[in-house]
Amino acid sequence: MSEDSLRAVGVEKRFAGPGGAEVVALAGVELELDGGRHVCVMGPSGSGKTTLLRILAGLEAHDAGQLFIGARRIDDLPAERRPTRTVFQTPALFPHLSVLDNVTFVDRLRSTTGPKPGPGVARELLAGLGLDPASFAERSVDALSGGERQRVALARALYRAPPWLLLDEPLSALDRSRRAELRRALAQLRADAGVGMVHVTHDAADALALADTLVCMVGGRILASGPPDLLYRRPPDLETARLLGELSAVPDPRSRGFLRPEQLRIVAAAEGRVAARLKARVCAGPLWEHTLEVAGLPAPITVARAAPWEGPDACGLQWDEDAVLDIS
Ligand SMILES: Nc1ncnc2c1ncn2[C@@H]1O[C@H](COP(=O)(O)OP(=O)(O)OP(=O)(O)O)[C@@H](O)[C@H]1O
Repeated sequence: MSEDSLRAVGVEKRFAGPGGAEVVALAGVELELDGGRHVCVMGPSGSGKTTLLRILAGLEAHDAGQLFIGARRIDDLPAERRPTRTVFQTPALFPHLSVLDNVTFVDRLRSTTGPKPGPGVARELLAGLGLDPASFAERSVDALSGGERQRVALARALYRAPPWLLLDEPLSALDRSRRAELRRALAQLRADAGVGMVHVTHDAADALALADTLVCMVGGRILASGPPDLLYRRPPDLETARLLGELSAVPDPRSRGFLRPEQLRIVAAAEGRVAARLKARVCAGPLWEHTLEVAGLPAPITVARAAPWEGPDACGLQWDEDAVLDIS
């Protein structure tokens, strides 16, 4: 473990729920993350992602457990003294200051020591996040769109970045193309700055594109963690597999296991391992989703391919045996 590693040991959190019932938001969370990593935390709604982030940030008290960065215990430090900085879904900027003054705000704090990187670095960060400093630096943040405000908040977090940034759905308010653009910028800036990020997201595409470590949470627990492509291709269980993408049962009543929709191939009827019938197809962004029926199977099968199937509706399905996920 590096000196900036982030560790959570047995972290628990309960809230008072409706009617006096107790809600277990975190049930013994154990985490060990190397410094400088982009860690995406995914999970269904209510699985405890935001609670975990708020506890790491010091914005919420935990009921039990310990938090460390390197060898240093941080859970007894107030939020402003933790080596973390948080970016929320809706950025909180200083309303009457310019973009540049927001980014460099930390330099104004008396408690901040050490060299000041200065406006040049702030301008580079803005440029890296797609905000041309020539037209944005002196603007008031009140005159920015939601997406632009979010970029300013990210630039501010990256300016004099502490060892860990805590990001709560920072891309969720952006439209699709801005999101993809900001995803790339964030990946580049993180690589340049070497700062660690714990990034809560609902979006499997964000998580698979950005994370070098993916943490899957369910019911206040860590269900699985590891490299995202490995968790996607070889998930340890069905819950993790479903969290990261769609699954089809192997379309053969005599077999068991699951396949990702893009691992199934629609072929001519004579070439299929099983016969199938095309029922519908829709364009779902970069891939076309096809719905097929297979005799003897209770549910339709989904197949994703780059181009729509133009052959006859009566067709066949093929797949490679080593792509089958044997999980339950
Ligand atoms: N302040 C609170 N008071 C009572 N219950 C809370 C409070 N904050 C969170 N909870 C409950 O704790 C559980 C975990 O909530 P949390 O917001 O951490 O989940 P999440 O995974 O971030 O969800 P989402 O993806 O919907 O934001 C939920 O059952 C939630 O209702």
